[in-house]
Amino acid sequence: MSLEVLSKAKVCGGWHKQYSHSSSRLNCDMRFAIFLPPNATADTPVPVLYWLSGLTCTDENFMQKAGAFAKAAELGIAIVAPDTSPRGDDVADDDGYDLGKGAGFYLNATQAPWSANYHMYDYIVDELPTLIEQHFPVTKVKSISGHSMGGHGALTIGLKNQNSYRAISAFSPITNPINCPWGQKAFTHYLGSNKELWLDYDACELLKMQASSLPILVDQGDADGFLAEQLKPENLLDAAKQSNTEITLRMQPGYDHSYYFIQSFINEHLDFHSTHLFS
Ligand SMILES: N[C@@H](CCC(=O)N[C@@H](CSC=O)C(=O)NCC(=O)O)C(=O)O
Repeated sequence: MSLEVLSKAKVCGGWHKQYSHSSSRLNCDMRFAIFLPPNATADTPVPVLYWLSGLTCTDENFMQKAGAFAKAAELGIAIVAPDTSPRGDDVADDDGYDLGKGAGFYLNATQAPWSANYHMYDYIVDELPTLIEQHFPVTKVKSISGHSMGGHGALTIGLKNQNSYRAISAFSPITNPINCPWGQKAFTHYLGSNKELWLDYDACELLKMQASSLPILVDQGDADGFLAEQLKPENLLDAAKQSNTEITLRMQPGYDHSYYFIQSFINEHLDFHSTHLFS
């Protein structure tokens, strides 16, 4: 599979690059960004942290706003930030910011018109890592993190693929999409009205059914305007108890839902991932 380089810039001794490629799973051209730390060479490949962004984001929000490069360079970790949905003129969309482009919810849609392109689950789990491992000096060792809708993606993809990742972390994740307006709207459109089929993409339901062998770190701001209606971290803790899974949930006083919050704690998440990526 070929890649087209869209931009490159040296940063913190490493490189930030953006690429486009044709995605067979999403049936469209896709963009992603990668940060390669200074020590990443063919002789010394490095592990990868996959970062999943939230509603309305592209590959750029995390890379431009999170302030992650200095720490990732120091630790020797590559970071890959995919887009949040399929893109292009032929891809179905909606007027709302919480459905369609920019709102792929990291699942495989089964309902028309979404099912033609919206297979972000398969893209993140299989297609993108295969591409990254073919083209860049990285190992197969990886972990996963994300924000809000991307926190939901990191939790559900990590929990469903525990042999593929070393650790999961999330900022302000949608923990229980089947019980919040964002998730209910998206799942109705993408998966249909049979709510049994929604359970497979809900972190709380997954945790009730199976314990996590992966360490999980969650940070949540207590001044986040989406906290009570959309995010519900207490539901994640209740579900984790049912399978005896330990989750570190840190309620951070005064922080909102923005990238200022992510920037404030990203170094601690990178240290957490480093511990498990290099163990
Ligand atoms: N436009 C919406 C909210 C959009 C928003 O807050 N998006 C967040 C993710 S929310 C959950 O997935 C985000 O990361 N935005 C991009 C950024 O760079 O901040 C509204 O107005 O309510």
